[in-house]
Amino acid sequence: MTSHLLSLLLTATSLGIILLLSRLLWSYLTSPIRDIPGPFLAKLTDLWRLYSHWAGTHIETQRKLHEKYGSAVRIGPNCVSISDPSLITTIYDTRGDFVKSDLYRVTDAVQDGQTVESVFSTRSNDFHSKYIKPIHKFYVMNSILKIEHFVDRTLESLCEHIEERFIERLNTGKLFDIADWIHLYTWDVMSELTFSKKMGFLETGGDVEDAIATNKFLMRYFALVGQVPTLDKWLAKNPILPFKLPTFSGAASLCAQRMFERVQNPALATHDDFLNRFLQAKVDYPDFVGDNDVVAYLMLHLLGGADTTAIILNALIYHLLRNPAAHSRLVSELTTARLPYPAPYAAASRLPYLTAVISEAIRIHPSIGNILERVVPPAGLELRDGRKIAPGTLVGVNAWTVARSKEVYGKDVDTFRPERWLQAEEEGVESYDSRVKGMRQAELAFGAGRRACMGKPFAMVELYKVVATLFGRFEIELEGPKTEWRVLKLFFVFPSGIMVRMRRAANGT
Ligand code: HEM
Repeated sequence: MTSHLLSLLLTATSLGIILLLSRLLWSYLTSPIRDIPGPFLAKLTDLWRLYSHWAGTHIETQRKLHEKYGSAVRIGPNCVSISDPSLITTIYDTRGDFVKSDLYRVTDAVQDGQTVESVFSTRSNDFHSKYIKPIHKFYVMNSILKIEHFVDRTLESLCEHIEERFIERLNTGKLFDIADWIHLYTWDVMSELTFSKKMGFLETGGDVEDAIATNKFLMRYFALVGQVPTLDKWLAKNPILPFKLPTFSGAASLCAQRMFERVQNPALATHDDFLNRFLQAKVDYPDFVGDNDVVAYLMLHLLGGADTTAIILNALIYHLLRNPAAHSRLVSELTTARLPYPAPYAAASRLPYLTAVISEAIRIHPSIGNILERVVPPAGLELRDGRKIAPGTLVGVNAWTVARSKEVYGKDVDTFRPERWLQAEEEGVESYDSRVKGMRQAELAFGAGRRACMGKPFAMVELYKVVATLFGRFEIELEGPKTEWRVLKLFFVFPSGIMVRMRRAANGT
């Protein structure tokens, strides 16, 4: 009896495997994108790219594949990675013809049994237009500059903590990982601007309420499960899963809790913070902005703004410290500028070398390491060489790939060289302008087109202020000239292990 059952089971399993393999082979042979080259396994199953994200090799793998196969590479049975910068404005156009793919569904939260989309995750242009309208005005530069003094407050606190813990008295010359402190700072800034309350990352000198650790987990989850989004239904969005994953819904609960506290006690707002602004959006647009939407706005703001800015800041610090010539050129520009500290954005953003350093950091180390996936619309996508990508195919560009385009940035794409953003001595104005225009057009670190980053003005304000303040006020040196950092490649590409010693600069006030 048992052996009969066993043989039945074996036959059923073998049949299942044969059916699965036949299905894979059939879709391989009949795929409308079968002429797009790529690794054999990638053409058969999305598990191939899931594995490369799991191993953290997706960025290098995609780069190497583009070197081998050209500007279009098949990285999944229905997914093509594009590295041609001239297609950025097509795939990420301002009309939103190429809608976001199901990858983004993974970041939807579930609140009271309901799926909550956000302006980041939605696949619908109508939803996006509708829900962005009530909040767009809060993210424009004029509005951000009105709250610059709150950034000052947290930046001042970062400097004080660094001085107390690593510079003054017994702590003089103490070695520390500046990446950790930048990370704590960006989380405190975002919590202060969002909830009028620093969550106390700098004060504690570590994570608070597991926010940073949870976001890292979410970025790993998003990077992996996003490659096979149906898995999300069986994992994070599975109500009967016997164990709890720290999901996007967990972050949503924290934001919901803060929102209800505020509704009960409006005096908790010490300034016109983002929670107040989002609650006002609910008053202004009562027909469609409800509590769940305020939570979605809050989540996006908090989860999208802290890690991303910390990543660029840390990449900038590391690369600058590894490049003594660029480092001393920046310090000398700051010394001459004699800015007050914390540095005001208006003055810092006028400094040409600082601007070049920031542009180069954004180029060499974009915060996001995945392709930004979109769905090819009914009209299809035509490549530069005339090949066509069929409607319904998932396509996308990885900011890391285009930022290393030799055609656009020159041969030394792997070198941190801020000078590439400045006019060379022998270069005429016209050719400089057209070179910079080309470099700007190939930038994808903040996304592009209709779904580009809304928080870019705020991120830029922070980048200018923090870099000018730290490098103007302190002397910073790496533990050793060849100190290597660590880089954790998830959906975000997190640097760590930037071991430095700091001193007050002779003229830093
Ligand atoms: C250096 C810092 C930052 C980087 C590199 C960055 C990058 C990005 C990218 C690449 C996207 C588009 C993603 C896609 O197409 O899939 C995006 C979207 C978004 N980001 Fe940022 N971001 C940064 C900072 C911020 C900040 C500080 C905020 C909030 C204050 C923010 C809010 C948003 C929002 C709301 C969206 C969704 C926009 C939409 O779909 O309409 N970001 N960001």
